[in-house]
Amino acid sequence: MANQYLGFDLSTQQLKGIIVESDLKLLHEAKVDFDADFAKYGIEKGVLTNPGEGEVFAPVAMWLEAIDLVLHRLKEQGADFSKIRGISGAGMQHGTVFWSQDAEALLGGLDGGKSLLEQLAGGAKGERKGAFSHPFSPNWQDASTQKQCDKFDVALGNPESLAETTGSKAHHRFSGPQILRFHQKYPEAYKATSRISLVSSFLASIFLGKVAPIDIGDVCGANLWDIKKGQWQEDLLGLAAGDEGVEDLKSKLGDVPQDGGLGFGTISSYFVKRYNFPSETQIIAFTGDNPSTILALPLRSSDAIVSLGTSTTFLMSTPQYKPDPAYHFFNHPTTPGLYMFMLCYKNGGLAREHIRDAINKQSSSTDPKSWASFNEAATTTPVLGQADSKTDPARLGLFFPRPEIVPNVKAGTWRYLYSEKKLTPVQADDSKSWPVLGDARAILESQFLSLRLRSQNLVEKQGNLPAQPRRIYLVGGGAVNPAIADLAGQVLGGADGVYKLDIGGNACALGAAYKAAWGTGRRDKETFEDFLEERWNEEGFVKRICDGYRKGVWERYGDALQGFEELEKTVVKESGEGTIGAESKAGGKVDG
Ligand SMILES: Nc1ncnc2c1ncn2[C@@H]1O[C@H](COP(=O)(O)OP(=O)(O)O)[C@@H](O)[C@H]1O
Ligand SMILES: O=C(CO)[C@@H](O)[C@H](O)COP(=O)(O)O
Repeated sequence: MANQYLGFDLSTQQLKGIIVESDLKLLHEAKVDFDADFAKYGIEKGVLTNPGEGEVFAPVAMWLEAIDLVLHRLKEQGADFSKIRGISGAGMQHGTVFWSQDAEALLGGLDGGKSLLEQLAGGAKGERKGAFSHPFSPNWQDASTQKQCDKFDVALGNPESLAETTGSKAHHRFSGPQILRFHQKYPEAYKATSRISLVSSFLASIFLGKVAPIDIGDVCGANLWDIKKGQWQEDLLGLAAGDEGVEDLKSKLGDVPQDGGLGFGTISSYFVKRYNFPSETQIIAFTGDNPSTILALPLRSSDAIVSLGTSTTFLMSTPQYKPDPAYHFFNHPTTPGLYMFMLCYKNGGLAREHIRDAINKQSSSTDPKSWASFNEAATTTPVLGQADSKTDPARLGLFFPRPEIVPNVKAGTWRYLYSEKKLTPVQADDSKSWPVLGDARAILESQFLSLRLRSQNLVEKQGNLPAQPRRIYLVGGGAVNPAIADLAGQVLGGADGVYKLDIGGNACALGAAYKAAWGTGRRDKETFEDFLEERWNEEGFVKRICDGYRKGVWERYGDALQGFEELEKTVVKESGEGTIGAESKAGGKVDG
């Protein structure tokens, strides 16, 4: 009987589960879509918001329901859980889950005849004890922690030293500033918290039947972990812990094992009874969604992944540790000595949808969610919106329907004409200088120029071609869109082309399933890279979608980078405080 492995991805809008065989071929996949399946929680795009305070959060009870539902859906598709040998998973990064004093007892005593929701969520009126000291998990889109970030940024001297130590300067969504705010806003709930999990270790805990350790890759998204020393940074813990003390917070967070392939133990009897998993199924460390995504592909030097989900993230695996306040470094989720380089934008998929919807409205498209008009506009508009590159100004824009991380500005839309090194703003109603259709290409150019600007020092020369990515791999919901792929290649290059995964499934959940297979079955000292290489089937697993580097076009985007950088500086300056790539109290001039 062939062994099978299960991987999960608990992301902003969905919970996905997939099963692979030992040869890593995909067997089954199922998903729960939070908005479609759980409208009763009042969520939109997977989250609840409190705009007055910049809060974005998700109900933990909804995730409990989603776990039972996704397993049910996998079973409906014919999945046979009795073949599963190992489980791992990924959670959207930075979110925290606060466990109550009863959590361990409730997790350890689950009855396979009842749902997770019934047994762990607690009664709405407190009539039943629950496993959580707070019903919500702050989401990565949260922007409520500027005051706390200001404290973190100076805790080790300045943002540069915080980035040097923890891999990132302070960010609104990072767990350290979030824990500090939680502590200040809900002191009683903080006291009543026995353990704090990240979204990834929360999901692992459910499957393990006890609170699981935080993962060595995902822990770097907290501004609390000293990457070089491989331990909690006590000054930062002290800041987040306040008068409750460092030791108390340390015990809430728990120890972090250095081995990303570690088996935490066998599966909770709940899943054995309810779903027929073998009782010896191993639970392998769950990591963040981005660290998990880089495990879905055998990345080589200068390869880049662009993840087009709710967020846009740009990921590379590198032996170089070159932290800077403008971006993030994390421990690699499986391999000591390697790091994950990351850029993360809040305005990814939803910002593109915004423009798609405006274009569809104007063209009275029959299907308001169709990408056809957006794609046509993006691919028929000339490079940088210049019909004649010698006489026409370049059209450069920033499109942020939500407050952005890179650069740190409040929500807004900015459109500028750029010529002879000068930027001239375009008014919102000036459709002559900037037609609505021009936004389709402009948003894609803008998103990819931002990635190119910040990653140019990490890529190497490719043969006779200038320094650029070797391959661009597109993953996430937007990866199916050919116009987005085309623009990614035009702006970013990619000597070997633009690729996407061709095995169905979702890269992040696949990475988790691969990690489950490696962690469960690895031979002595077998690295994840060797394990993947041995099973990798280039023809069967990835597909080349289009050219990357195009001579002449790539160079024109290179020339536009200076204008794009100026545009960002102008917007950040207009918006108040803050530096490029950093958090600020900025208030943006909203043109659109
Ligand atoms: N054909 C398409 N073209 C462009 N974007 C798409 C397409 N299909 C889905 N998407 C985008 O994918 C996003 C969801 O991606 P996904 O990776 O599943 O999200 P997450 O993991 O963040 O929940 C949606 O916000 C949507 O904008
Ligand atoms: O905050 C980050 C990374 O720092 C985000 O990438 C989240 O991890 C959520 O990702 P998606 O839901 O878009 O997959």
